[in-house]
Amino acid sequence: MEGNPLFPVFLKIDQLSVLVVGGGEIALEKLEALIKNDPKANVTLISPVIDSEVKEFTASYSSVKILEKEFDQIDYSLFNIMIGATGDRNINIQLRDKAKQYNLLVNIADMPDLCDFYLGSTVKKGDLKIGISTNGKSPILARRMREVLEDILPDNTQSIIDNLKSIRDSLTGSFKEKLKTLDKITENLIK
Ligand SMILES: C[C@@]1(CC(=O)O)c2cc3[nH]c(cc4nc(cc5[nH]c(cc(n2)[C@H]1CCC(=O)O)[C@@](C)(CC(=O)O)[C@@H]5CCC(=O)O)C(CC(=O)O)=C4CCC(=O)O)c(CCC(=O)O)c3CC(=O)O
Ligand SMILES: NC(=O)C1=CN([C@@H]2O[C@H](COP(=O)(O)OP(=O)(O)OC[C@H]3O[C@@H](n4cnc5c(N)ncnc54)[C@H](O)[C@@H]3O)[C@@H](O)[C@H]2O)C=CC1
Repeated sequence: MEGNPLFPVFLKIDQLSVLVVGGGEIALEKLEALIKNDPKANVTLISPVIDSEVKEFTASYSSVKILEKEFDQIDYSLFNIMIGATGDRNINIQLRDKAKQYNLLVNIADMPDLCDFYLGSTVKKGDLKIGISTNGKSPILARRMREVLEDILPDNTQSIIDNLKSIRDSLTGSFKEKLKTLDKITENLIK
């Protein structure tokens, strides 16, 4: 197949359990990405050494737990998703094996060959969220695309969504009839 075969989804990470392994700069970046999307993200971070920046950041989020332990001193059946950020290929391979053993989806920072999924760049304006992926080929392009989209999306995006939601809630009739009305209303919305 031509192009990017990755299947995009938007996860409810307050209802899922995410394990972050590692306590350095990259672990902090991944943690920030999770929390930026959902301050109630259900995250456990494990590492024998945890940077003070990580501790300070996590202190304000009650749904984030930190454990000063080795990666193998925890029950993996408690988690749905794992993000590895140890920087050690040997440990990362063991992490991937653990993830497979316990059926967790796994992302290992900067090691695409060990990942089940990649993190993307995300643009957020209120309830609108756009995920960007380059199929792992150029993260910097994903970042640049995010910057462009952040600039061009109108500031009133949320009020447009709110209006459309109240119209949607007020519609009656069949699925087809509702779709026809919404199609008509939004025909010239983005031009
Ligand atoms: C495969 C993937 C796996 C994953 O980590 O999930 C991956 C892998 C790697 N990234 C590397 C480097 C950089 N990554 C960034 C930035 C981001 N990287 C992200 C995702 C992904 N990175 C996944 C694919 C996403 C896709 O499909 O496009 C973003 C989108 C999301 C996020 O990380 O949260 C975030 C932008 C967020 C934003 O700002 O919007 C920058 C730029 C910067 O930091 O400003 C650089 C330096 C410039 C460059 O190299 O391009 C390296 C080489 C490391 C080395 O050389 O040591 C690898 C390893 C390799 O490619 O082999
Ligand atoms: N720092 C950066 O800006 C960038 C880093 N990278 C790569 O990302 C990886 C991670 O980078 P950093 O976070 O900066 O490294 P780091 O060395 O600060 O963090 C690694 C973390 O893994 C933890 N760790 C080690 N053994 C462990 C174990 N057995 N169980 C649990 N945790 C364990 C350590 O305690 C430490 O907190 C490295 O491969 C690095 O080359 C890639 C691009 C940029």
